[in-house]
Amino acid sequence: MSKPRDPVAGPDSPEPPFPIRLSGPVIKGFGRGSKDLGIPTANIPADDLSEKHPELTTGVYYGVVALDPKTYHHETSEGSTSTAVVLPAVLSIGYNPFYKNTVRSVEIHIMPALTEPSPTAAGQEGQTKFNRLPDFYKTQLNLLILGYIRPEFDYVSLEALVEDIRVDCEVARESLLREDYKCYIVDSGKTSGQVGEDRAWLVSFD
Ligand SMILES: Cc1cc2nc3c(=O)[nH]c(=O)nc-3n(C[C@H](O)[C@H](O)[C@H](O)COP(=O)(O)O)c2cc1C
Ligand SMILES: Nc1ncnc2c1ncn2[C@@H]1O[C@H](COP(=O)(O)OP(=O)(O)O)[C@@H](O)[C@H]1O
Ligand SMILES: [Mg+2]
Repeated sequence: MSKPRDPVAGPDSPEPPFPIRLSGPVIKGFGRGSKDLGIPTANIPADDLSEKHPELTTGVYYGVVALDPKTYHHETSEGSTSTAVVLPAVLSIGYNPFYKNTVRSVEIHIMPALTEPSPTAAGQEGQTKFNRLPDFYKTQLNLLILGYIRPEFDYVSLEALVEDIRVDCEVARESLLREDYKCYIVDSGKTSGQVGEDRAWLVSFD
């Protein structure tokens, strides 16, 4: 048996190089996320990553995302909103060793709001149902990467890969629930300071 994983990853406040800003239009991937794994991942171009963020090693990270409200209308209990909603996310940057990709990809799985129950919590009956939104291909996506979770691995089976990604979702959620991370998701109305600046960038679209 492999040993249980830590419930949180990284320090109690983001430390350099985080937060890292990435953005791009949502593009087509290999079509495996939903079909093979039942885990949709929004892929964005990885082209300028090595130039802009050479320090960013391949691996699994957590962060926060916003989608351009001009093309993506997020449904909330109050109806559709015209300002971007900030949501927690877990992402992989790399070559997906399980699939032996030859090009690096950036793939983001968007999770439900932290105020909602987690679909990936341990001990749920049956197969894990990962979060699914209506498709938003071509929509501009802004991402703030806030912390590192683990390296990418190869796996003996698809089930083992899915189970590790389920745990990644829980680790990301617990990590983001800490005060100095939650402030990127929950709008405190604060506009000054670095957090305010990063948050303002996150929800701004041309
Ligand atoms: C949080 C997270 C962790 C992942 N970890 C790994 C990993 O360790 N090894 C791997 O081969 N792929 C990993 N993946 C990538 C999946 O294999 C990938 O999402 C899948 O191939 C879908 O690709 P597609 O978007 O091109 O369809 C991870 C994906 C996510 C969202
Ligand atoms: N929770 C979610 N996180 C990320 N993408 C999602 C989510 N729910 C739906 N999607 C949609 O699913 C697409 C990704 O599905 P996936 O099977 O990984 O296809 P692809 O291989 O084209 O990336 C995203 O581009 C997006 O439009
Ligand atoms: Mg994908």
